[in-house]
Amino acid sequence: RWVTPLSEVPGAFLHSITSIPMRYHMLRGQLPEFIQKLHEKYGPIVRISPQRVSICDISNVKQVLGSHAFVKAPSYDIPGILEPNTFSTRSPELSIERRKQLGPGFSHKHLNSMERNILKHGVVNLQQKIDELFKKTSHDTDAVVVQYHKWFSLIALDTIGALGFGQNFCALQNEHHELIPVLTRIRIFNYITMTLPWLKSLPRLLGRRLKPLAALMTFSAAAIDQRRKDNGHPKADLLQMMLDSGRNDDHREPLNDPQMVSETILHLIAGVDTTSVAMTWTLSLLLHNPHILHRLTMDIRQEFPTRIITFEDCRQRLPYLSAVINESLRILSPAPSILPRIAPTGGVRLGNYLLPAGTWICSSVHSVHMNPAAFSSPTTFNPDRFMCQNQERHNLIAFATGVRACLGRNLALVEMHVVLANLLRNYNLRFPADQNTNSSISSVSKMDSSTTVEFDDKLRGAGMVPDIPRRTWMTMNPIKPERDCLVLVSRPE
Ligand code: HEM
Repeated sequence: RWVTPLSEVPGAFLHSITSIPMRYHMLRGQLPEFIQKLHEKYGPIVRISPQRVSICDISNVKQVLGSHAFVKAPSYDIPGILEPNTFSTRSPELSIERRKQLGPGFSHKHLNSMERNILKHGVVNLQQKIDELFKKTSHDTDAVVVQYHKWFSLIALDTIGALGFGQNFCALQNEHHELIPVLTRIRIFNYITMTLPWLKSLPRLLGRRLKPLAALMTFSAAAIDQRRKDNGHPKADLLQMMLDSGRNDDHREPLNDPQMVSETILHLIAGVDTTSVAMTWTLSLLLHNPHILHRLTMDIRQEFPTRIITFEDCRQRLPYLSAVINESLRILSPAPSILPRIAPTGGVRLGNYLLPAGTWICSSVHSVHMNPAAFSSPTTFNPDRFMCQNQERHNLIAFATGVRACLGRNLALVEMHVVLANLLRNYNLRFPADQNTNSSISSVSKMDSSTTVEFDDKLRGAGMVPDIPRRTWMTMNPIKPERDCLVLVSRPE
């Protein structure tokens, strides 16, 4: 408590002698909120456990995340049955190599060739599904209620199924897929053992953790084998890109089978939950702020009255959609992680404090986004902040930043843009009349967004964040989506 240079860092006495409060809040799924309260009380650098500090000053965060000198913390280690992958590796050399091998697959150029698949699963199939529901309803009700959190998860799974495994998972069509419970179990076990690492030494628990992972490995190995057999018909997807890596380029090593298995599993774990929950929060924010939903819907319908909207369309002609998505990623970040990195040999000076070698330096995504020095009026949902060329847009770290920033960022953004643009263009969306949300919805929120309404000028541009109960276990999910994530879908007149 007293002899380490860390004793200079502000924070509660209790947190300097034990990590129990931090782990308790991690298990409750409230770590980002817990850390944010500490930053509000103690400032931009705060001690959160004997070994850990959290930072929320954007220049400090960019310094730490910007270089391989600060390696990932041991909490990223994955079970030995799986090869280290792009996300889990703590080795700078392996990270650089893997990003060279896989990075081109996530480039805009490669994503263009994969967009047909994204449009099929996120737009065409969704439209078919909603139209099927319309057919089943009686004629006097021209609207259907959809649990959008579930549907977005199914769409994200189908998309990764197509791009990462070359398969049609039909998850949206069947409203289920065998991988869903497997992925949930892996996510929860990973999170629990990350929070309480000593549990890893309990053989029974380890066995239960490894079983779903082993199932996923078999599934993934089978997909790779199948693609080799289909070799005559190479496809433009992530799986093919992995199989081709290093074939024609002397600067890149080819990936072996265990490495490919680990990377495909990573695509599922890193790509499904994050993207789907990002779409969930964006739609929740829109439904709770009908003046913003109205402005965005009108914008989309005026620009694209008929044909399917592609990502290039969005990039060129729908800047407000991008602003809404960015603001949603800021205010309700899907992965509000703490991105722990280790202070290098010799330590590092951040602000007024010298952090000795070995200190866990955590960059809190949520606290950076709530820092008034990085974003003005940070608790207000205000997409307009991303409509102008100011510094704020460079402070968004929902996909992290620096040398280990999210590799799938472009894919996630393409998916979010095309799904939301086409959904809002094709349908009117609003709260179901009888929805029993626990949120503080004002009468304004319940207005029908499909009609032209004169909005209070004070409300124009800015809005509020729905008070939907949520929990962060790796990703931030609504606790009761069956109650809080319902939308009434109808066809425009
Ligand atoms: C809205 C969706 C997404 C969000 C908010 C998100 C967020 C993040 C964040 C915050 C990190 C840094 C984590 C850390 O250092 O602890 C990360 C890393 C990563 N993400 Fe994403 N992600 C998203 C979608 C995806 C998708 C679709 C994929 C791939 C299919 C993906 C693949 C990765 C990989 C491979 C890394 C590790 C990069 C490295 O360490 O070099 N992500 N993501």
